Amino acid sequence: MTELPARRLLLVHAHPDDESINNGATMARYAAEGVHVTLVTCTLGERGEVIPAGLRHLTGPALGAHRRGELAEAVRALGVGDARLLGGAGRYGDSGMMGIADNDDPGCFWQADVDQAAGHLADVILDVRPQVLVTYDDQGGYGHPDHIQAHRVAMRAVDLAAERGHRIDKVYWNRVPRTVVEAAFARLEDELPVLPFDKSASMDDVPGVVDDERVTTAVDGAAHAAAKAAAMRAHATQIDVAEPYFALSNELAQPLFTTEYYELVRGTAEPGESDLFAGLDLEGTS
Ligand SMILES: CC(=O)N[C@H]1[C@@H](O[C@@H]2[C@H](O)[C@H](O)[C@@H](O)[C@H](O)[C@H]2O)O[C@H](CO)[C@@H](O)[C@@H]1O
Ligand SMILES: [Zn+2]
Repeated sequence: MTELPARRLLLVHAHPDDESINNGATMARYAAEGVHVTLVTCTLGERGEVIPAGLRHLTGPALGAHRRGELAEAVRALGVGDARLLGGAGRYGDSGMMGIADNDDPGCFWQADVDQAAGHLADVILDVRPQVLVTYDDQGGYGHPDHIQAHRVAMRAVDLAAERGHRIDKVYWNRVPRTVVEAAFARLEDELPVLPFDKSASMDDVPGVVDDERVTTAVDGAAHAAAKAAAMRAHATQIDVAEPYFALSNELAQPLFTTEYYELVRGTAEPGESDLFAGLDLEGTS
């Protein structure tokens, strides 16, 4: 069995593209520092919209296969070598946006048995033995069923893994401080006339916005801005990038953050920490 690096980070995401949007700079930074970064993606995003006209023929399984390729290109851009699909490729289907009939598809992630799905994730946790896990808050950041389910499965898997012999030291949820979003949208409004986007999103479109005091950790990934942008561009069916902004298929411009923010929800945060591994005794961890 190959010896894993001392620091090991696990990120749990719903669709191909979420990892780059939420944590691209963090993943690139830690990968560059020699941290073992493991990404688990829960669905292939086969119910997503497609931006480029030349790719709009891709739907269902064909879109899922294409987005799997986009994901592979994105994690290469981030320098991440361990990217896995929860339960294996295609095990859990994309559930579609909240409230549509697709949510009732028995094969979609929203209909999954949480304990069973968490069992698959706990297998990964026991394999990699991460000290840190990152996922969404209980609203999935913005209320998408697959994001909410990814949160539920991740938090359940933390407990299952502890029962099976590996306790994760720190669990974080993706966050953005309210004052940071307000300032970023003020700049965006000023710059919109010269951007390749007609309209800006609203703050409500940004996942995980909370009052500043709930944010425990700010990871400065400015040195990895290019890697994050390249990873987001790799998801060409889902994202248009015009740094320091991007838009999803709704064509609404929003800020592309290179400092990425987190709220520690399990474990102990160092005051004003800027490192997800802050405060951990990593000597001899395995
Ligand atoms: C970022 C993210 O989670 N994207 C999801 C989301 O995609 C959105 C959806 O298609 C919506 O209808 C569009 O207006 C919006 O622009 C898209 O980002 O939901 C998809 C379907 O579940 C999912 O495949 C995609 O990854
Ligand atoms: Zn998503």
